[in-house]
Amino acid sequence: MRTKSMRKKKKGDDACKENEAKSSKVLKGAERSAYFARREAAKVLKTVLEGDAKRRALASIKTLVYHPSVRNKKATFALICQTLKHLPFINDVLQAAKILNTKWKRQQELIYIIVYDILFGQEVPLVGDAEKYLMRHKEALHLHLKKILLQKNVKTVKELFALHEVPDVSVPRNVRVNTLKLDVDSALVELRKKYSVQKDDLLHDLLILPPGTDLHDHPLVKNGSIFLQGKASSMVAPALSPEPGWEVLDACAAPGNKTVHLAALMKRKGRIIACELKKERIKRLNDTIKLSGATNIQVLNEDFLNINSKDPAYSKVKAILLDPSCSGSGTAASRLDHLLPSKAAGQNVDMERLNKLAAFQRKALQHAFLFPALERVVYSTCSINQIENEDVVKSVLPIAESYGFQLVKPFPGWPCRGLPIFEGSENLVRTDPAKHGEGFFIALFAKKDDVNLSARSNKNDNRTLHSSTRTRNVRRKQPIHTNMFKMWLSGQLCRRHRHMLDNSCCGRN
Ligand SMILES: C[S@@+](CC[C@H](N)C(=O)[O-])C[C@H]1O[C@@H](n2cnc3c(N)ncnc32)[C@H](O)[C@@H]1O
Repeated sequence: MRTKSMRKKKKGDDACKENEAKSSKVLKGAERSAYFARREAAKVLKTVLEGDAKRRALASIKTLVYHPSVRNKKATFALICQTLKHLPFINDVLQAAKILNTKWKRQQELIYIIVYDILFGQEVPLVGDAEKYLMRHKEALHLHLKKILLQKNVKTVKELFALHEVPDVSVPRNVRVNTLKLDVDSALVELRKKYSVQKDDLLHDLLILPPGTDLHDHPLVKNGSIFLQGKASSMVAPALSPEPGWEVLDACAAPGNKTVHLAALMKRKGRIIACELKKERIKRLNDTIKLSGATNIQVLNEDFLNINSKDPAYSKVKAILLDPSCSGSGTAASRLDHLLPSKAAGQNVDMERLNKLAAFQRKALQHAFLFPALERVVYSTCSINQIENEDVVKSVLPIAESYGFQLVKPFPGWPCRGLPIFEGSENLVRTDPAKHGEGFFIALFAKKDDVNLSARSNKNDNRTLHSSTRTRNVRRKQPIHTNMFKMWLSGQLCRRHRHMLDNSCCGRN
């Protein structure tokens, strides 16, 4: 049964919507698109802020904005990013000005967007109830912003931002050509009609476009001929290099970018089992597979840890790609997480969560070695935390060795390698978020007698792999997180280990 206050609220909301609808009818051209862009942005912002408040984001800002239902993607994206960037000041101003009653507080995301425009963005025309209301308080809003700047001892908001440096994520846009549908040269010709495009020098199927190139609506993306996949993420399947004809298990597969990359590298030959725990992510996995045109992928909605390695169904699995759930700290900047209120407030790393993730990652990696026909395993994360990367590999290494595996070195010419916490960590691959856009980690284990792998290493090609030396423990270190990383490298490395990183992009000053 509805209470009186609920009925009153509904009546108020309906009246509000009615007025908004009336206003929208009389709008024209630019006014109209700005009016709708603000409402579209407010809707996405609501999802972003609710997810952040619960620390359970449904998707990144980019993913939400690039959803097919959002019409004006570019304007919406810009408006959300700018509003989030200015949100602490917008909140301070609104609190100080005390102009929001319950009715307006119910539409707070729209209010944030309009206040952003009034204080920092474009001129707001007097259309829409919310716009009209806030424009009536324009002077008060500006006055309170001035007061806040004075309190912080700066003259402009720009000066204030300079005090809180935001990471620069303007790295090139990479696309991976899905060679199941299109060859790399044809993709190059097609994309060059509109953009400046280069081939990547490490990955044969990767193309490089200028930072900020928006390809979400490009026909080649829509028909699955190219995938919007960063370089670091595109290095994982080639690190495993499954042979065409093999049986491969992708242990934590959704949304399936690496699964379909494996399928392309295997040239439609062999079988891929794509295992995914979460039922709600299976549809996305199936969609990716369908879009890629791969026909040899079997989807399995299962907990990887529950897969019985002795089951005859898995007796021919030769390679496992293990890309488990992780903190995602390496992709936080590209996902624009630094704009979220919880991150902007500089809240501490959640060690309990990290420990839980690391425990699962260790268990999953150990489980991988139980498959009887296994020859190679790749373990990868999009985290930059030592606890999820080197620490996991180091703790599982004795077990891997007992099954006849060793760490090998994918992409020998790649300069950025693992943190030197054990001998052999130079075989690990890291990517640097500042340089490569994303911070990934890759470890490749292979059977000591992996003939194909040794044969390739002799070719001395950057794309090949070569065996490592025996590993042994060197030094126990505390987990290392983003900002501590550089400090740790410059301050604490003993000379010998510094030498190991001399040519490393991660080791540069
Ligand atoms: C980092 S994502 C994988 C990304 C994927 N490799 C790609 O490139 O598109 C990790 C996935 O593992 C799934 N997952 C987590 N625990 C799992 C488990 N025990 N068994 C299988 N899948 C699991 C998560 O639901 C999530 O979809």
